[in-house]
Formats: sequence, C-alpha cells, structure tokens
Amino acid sequence: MPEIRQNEKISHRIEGPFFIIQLINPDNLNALEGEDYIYLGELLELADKNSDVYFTILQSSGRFFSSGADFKGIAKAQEDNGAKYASETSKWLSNFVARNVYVTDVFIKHSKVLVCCLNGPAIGLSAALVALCDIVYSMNDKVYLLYPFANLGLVTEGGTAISLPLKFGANTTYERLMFNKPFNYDIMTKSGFISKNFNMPSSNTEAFNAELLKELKGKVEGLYLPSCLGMKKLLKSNHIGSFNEINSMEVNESLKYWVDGEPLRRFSQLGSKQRKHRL
Ligand SMILES: CCC/C=C/C(=O)SCCNC(=O)CCNC(=O)[C@H](O)C(C)(C)COP(=O)([O-])OP(=O)([O-])OC[C@H]1O[C@@H](n2cnc3c(N)ncnc32)[C@H](O)[C@@H]1OP(=O)([O-])[O-]
Repeated sequence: MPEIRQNEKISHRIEGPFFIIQLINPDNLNALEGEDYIYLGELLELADKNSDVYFTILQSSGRFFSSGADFKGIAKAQEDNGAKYASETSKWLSNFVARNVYVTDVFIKHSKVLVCCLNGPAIGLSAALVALCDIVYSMNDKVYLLYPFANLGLVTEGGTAISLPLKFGANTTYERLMFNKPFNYDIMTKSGFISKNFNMPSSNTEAFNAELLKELKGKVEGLYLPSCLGMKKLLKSNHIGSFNEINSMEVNESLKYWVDGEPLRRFSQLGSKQRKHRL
C-alpha cells in the first residue's frame, strides 16, 4: 500500500477487496477538523488507485458516526490572521472553500462502491458524506442525519442540494433543511436510504462493524467484482454532472456567509453551549 501520513482520529486498513476507513475519536463524537476531512479525501484517493480494492467501507466508533465540523477547528481558522491572507475572502477560500470542494469532489468521483456503516447520528459535512455513499446499513433505529445549516448561518454543502432531494424527495428535504430538523430513521427507511438495520445496542459499535463486514464478505463471494465497478460507473453517470455543478455552486454561495461572519458567531455559541440543535 503506498505511504500516507497517520491521523490519530482516522484509521485505515485493507481486507481482501475492502478498503476500511474508521473514525476513531468517539470522545468528541468523531467531530473532524478541516485537515481531517482532507485526510479522509486522501484515503479515498488511495482506495481509488488500488486495483485490488472494490469496496470502500466507512466505519466509526462510539455512539455517534460523526458530529461534523469540529468547533475547535473552526475557532482556529477564525484566529488564523497571518499576513498570508490579503482579505477575509482569501482566508475563507483557503480555510473553507478549497477543503470542502476537495473532499466533496473526491466522494463524488470515487470509483469504488462506497458503503457506510452508520452506527449513530451524523451531522453537517459528515452527514453530507454519508448521503454520498452508495449503500448505508444502520446499527439500530437511533440513527439520524442532521444538516443544521439554518441554525449555523450556512447553506447546503457536500452536494446535499442534490443528494438529499435525490435520496429523500424534494419536499421532505425542504421541510427538514428549512426548519433544521433531522432526517430520522423512519424517513431513511421509507426512502430506501438504509438497506438493513442490524438492530444492535448503541454501546456495541465494534460488534456492529465486525458483523457487517462478515456479512459483506459473504455477499461478495463468487461475484465478478469488476462488474460491480462497471455498474457503479454507469449508475453514477446519471447525476455526476449535476453533482459537479452543485459542488462549485455550494462553496461559492457559502463563502459569502463565512466572510460576513455569521457562521463564526454561531459556531462559537455552539462551542460554549449557548446554542443547541433541536433534535
Ligand atoms: C467545514 C465547515 C462547514 C461546516 C460543516 C458542518 O459540519 S456543520 C455541523 C457542525 N456540528 C454541529 O453543529 C454539532 C455540534 N454538536 C452538538 O450539537 C452536540 O454535541 C450533539 C447534538 C452532537 C450531541 O449532544 P450530546 O448532549 O449527546 O453530547 P455533548 O454535546 O455533551 O458532546 C459530547 C462531547 O463531544 C464534543 N463535541 C460534540 N460535537 C462536537 C463538535 N462538532 N466539535 C467539537 N466537539 C464536539 C462536546 O463538546 C462534548 O465534549 P465535552 O464537553 O464533554 O468535552
């Protein structure tokens, strides 16, 4: 496997045709900083280039899949006032636009089948990446996806302006996004977003990951795996143009909000527990 630097919040390994990526920072509910999202993107690229890999599996740990962008990382970006930035626009192009557009692009164009082992809730950009996966299995019915853009002074990101209407329907998407409500288990099963619920207790993420991987190994037995990649390529071709277009539109729209400063005020309130999401 080609060399890649280590990241203490994200591990990876290869087992047969599976490239397994695991979020391993349950203490802050697997929140990720900008550099962590970039690392995730680099891992996907590694999986993409490996001809022995056919499935990229996203696993997590603890009670949340991921609570999204780490508010400590956002605060760091805010304080990043080095002389290298000529303006607020320049600062947020670097700290927000480039990172978001990269990780979203890597997920959109990924050629291997993306499987998400949803052990718990996912929020924000992480939830956007879950919605870019091809197959999602849930650990139990406590899972939800929350896109709290209206509560944080942001707009859709990570391709959600396309992925959510596509996967959950346009009106459901409007209602959940406008009023900052989670896409709960019922919505996810009715829409076919979740392929199977493993019905395991929330304290048992490692057992869920192991059971799911065992099941996947059984499912791929005897298959001609290049056919899976060929089918993914064709299925993806339905919407790839729209995803590429929206990725660029989303970050450019969001940039104005970062420069204006509202997301920073709201992330800081979240960090100091003055602001909460209604769940
Ligand atoms: C890239 C830029 C664009 C933005 C994209 C996005 O993703 S937008 C979406 C951005 N994300 C959000 O808006 C979600 C923000 N988080 C929440 O709203 C709530 O934590 C919760 C509803 C996820 C869980 O509530 P709960 O009562 O069940 O649990 P709890 O609250 O007690 O948390 C346990 C511990 O984890 C910590 N921690 C948790 N999340 C984060 C985080 N993101 N960061 C850092 N730390 C985080 C928390 O501080 C606490 O640590 P402590 O104090 O023990 O040292």
